[in-house]
Amino acid sequence: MKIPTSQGIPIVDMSQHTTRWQEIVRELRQALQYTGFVYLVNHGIPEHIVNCAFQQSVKLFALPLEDKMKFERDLDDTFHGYTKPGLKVINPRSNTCLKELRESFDCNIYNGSSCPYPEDAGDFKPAMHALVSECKELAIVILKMLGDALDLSDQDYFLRHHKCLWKETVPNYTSLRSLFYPQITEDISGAIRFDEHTDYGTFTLLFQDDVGGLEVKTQDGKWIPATPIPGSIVVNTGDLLNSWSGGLYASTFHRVVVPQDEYRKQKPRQSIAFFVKPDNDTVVAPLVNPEIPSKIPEFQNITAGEHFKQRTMSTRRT
Ligand SMILES: O=C(O)CCC(=O)C(=O)O
Ligand SMILES: [Fe+2]
Repeated sequence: MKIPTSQGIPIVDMSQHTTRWQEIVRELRQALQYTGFVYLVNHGIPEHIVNCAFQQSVKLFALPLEDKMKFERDLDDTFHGYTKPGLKVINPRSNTCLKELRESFDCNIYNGSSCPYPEDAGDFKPAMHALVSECKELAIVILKMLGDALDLSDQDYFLRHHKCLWKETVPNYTSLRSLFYPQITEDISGAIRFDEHTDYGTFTLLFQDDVGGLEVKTQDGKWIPATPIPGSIVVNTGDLLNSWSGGLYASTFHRVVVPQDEYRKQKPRQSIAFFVKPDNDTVVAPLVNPEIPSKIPEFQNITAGEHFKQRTMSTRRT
């Protein structure tokens, strides 16, 4: 089976997924196994809902810094809120520190409506929540497919550990993050838009604009561009799904670099990421290949909620 690719990253067509189920399951399995990244096209999320979330995000990030800082991300409890640009991040692998040229707003979806949003940002909150509803529906389909692809005897195993996707009151750190990368106007040595990392959870749905800069590390250590494909969603598997699948699904390093050419340096970049995470009380243990050691042994036998907290704090910005 030959799947079309864009510079090595597979493209999977989700149209008529109920009738083409097995074909798509096979393609997703192959794609996530080798690259850990895949573009989904014809995924069913209406374009106007995605565009609206992008447009309302522009309004939010245009607010004065002091207004946004009133909604600074709560790193003790909800992990909801605003992160200012220019903070330093610690790369736990290399123990190096880089300045990240991005700002972001994380929307907690657990009892989501109760978390605070800036009133002056117009319709940012309803626009993000409309996208959350769409992402939840797509995530349910993908979780079923990933379970099928692993041939699990309990086909709903993954679904049962992501109840937050249909029940808002189940404690879970699944979130929708809007990212804004300002235009580059000064010397940026020692800085990057988003330093290399893997995502922590089950998988991520990523919407990006047409500026580009997202890069993915291949198994042989090369960085390849995840060039924007209009209307597509980039899906990548996270560390917990890597463990759950006994290492089958790759959890791939990715980063966002500053574009080389002046024209694109002058443009801000936007993206929106829906991070699907298991319900907080889930203990993730390999379902297949239990003999293969987990890539993240230090987080074995702890719950998904604790895993997320520890990972977020270990890269805490200074
Ligand atoms: O902005 C992007 O394209 C990537 C964002 C990302 O990797 C993340 O938020 O984890
Ligand atoms: Fe990421």
